[in-house]
Amino acid sequence: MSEATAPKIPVTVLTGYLGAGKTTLLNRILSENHGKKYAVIVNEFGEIGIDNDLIIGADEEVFEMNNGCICCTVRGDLVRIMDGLMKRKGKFDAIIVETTGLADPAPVAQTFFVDEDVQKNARLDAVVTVADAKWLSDRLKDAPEAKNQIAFADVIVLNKTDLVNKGELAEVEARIRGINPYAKLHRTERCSVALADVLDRGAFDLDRILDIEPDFLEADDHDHDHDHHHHGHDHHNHHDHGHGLKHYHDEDMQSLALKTDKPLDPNVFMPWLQNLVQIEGGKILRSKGILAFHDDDDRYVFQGVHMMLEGDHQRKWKEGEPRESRLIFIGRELPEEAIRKGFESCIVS
Ligand SMILES: Nc1nc2c(ncn2[C@@H]2O[C@H](COP(=O)(O)OP(=O)(O)OP(=O)(O)O)[C@@H](O)[C@H]2O)c(=O)[nH]1
Repeated sequence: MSEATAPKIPVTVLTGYLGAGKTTLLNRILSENHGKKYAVIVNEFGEIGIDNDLIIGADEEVFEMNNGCICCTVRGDLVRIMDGLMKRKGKFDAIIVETTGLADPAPVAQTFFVDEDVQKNARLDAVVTVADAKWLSDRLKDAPEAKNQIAFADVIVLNKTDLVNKGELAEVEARIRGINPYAKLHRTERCSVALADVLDRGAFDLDRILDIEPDFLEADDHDHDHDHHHHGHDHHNHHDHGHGLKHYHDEDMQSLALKTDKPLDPNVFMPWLQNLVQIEGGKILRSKGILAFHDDDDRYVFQGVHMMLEGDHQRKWKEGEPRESRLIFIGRELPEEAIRKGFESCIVS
């Protein structure tokens, strides 16, 4: 499925609930002395775009999508804008899509999985979510979009840390980890984060995912974090169902991590995974995994957004590297037992 063609333009999807600090982060990126040229696509909710006027920097070109709800129109709109941008390829080093605070990042991410023309020229680099340390906990209770944005994130910028005390910060961080234990998290004031921490992450890059994040899928480490470093935070509603399923009682978003050191049968695994995301894709927001197949010297890596999957053989397993298969699913009401049983049936006995 991989193509050896000209380098694709990296696309960063910037999300976060209303007022979290997306524009602040965008301005920071654009005004830093990076010597790069970014194209910015802004999605506006409603008729009049004002964000455009708030974005500084003369060198950048800003494209607005004004057609209302991103969930309904994003693919067509985004594809059209991307097509236009690609005709001027070479002019941009990277593209940043700033979504409205009310947007679900899934349709944006899916555009890069499904549209062939877009796929040819651009690659989804990472979903970066700005979270408001002061208000996120409240929004997680009443706004499904806020939760989706956290669940989807590869990088979380936990912003406005100046507005909360230490205990509150630990609490909101624990809630984030309850939804998404895998994203890289940075605590910031005014989104002050190094560019390298948000751009060119390769989070969706099948070839790079592990080289950048060697502890990708090591959910257990985060758990330790919670247990040992965040003294004083309230654990009463935190459940760890062992073996990687995590969620809060008042939150329906979960993540499930699976692991085995026994080889998988590709002829059983692939149809199982396809079938699983076909049937449960509405509930599964994100999936990714590194797989060790029976009789196969290459690592196989896959990425999924809802029911869309892409995967490829990546590189040879290294000498002495444990041939482990690791998968994660992030979503709502995950059928945990069925997934576990299905996964186990793919193991070569
Ligand atoms: N106290 C405090 N205020 C911040 C911080 N970061 C951003 N703000 C302020 O929060 C407000 C919202 O920031 P924006 O960057 O516009 O947020 P946004 O996510 O783009 O907002 P929408 O476009 O409405 O979704 C602005 O007034 C910022 O100046 C921070 O770390 N601390």
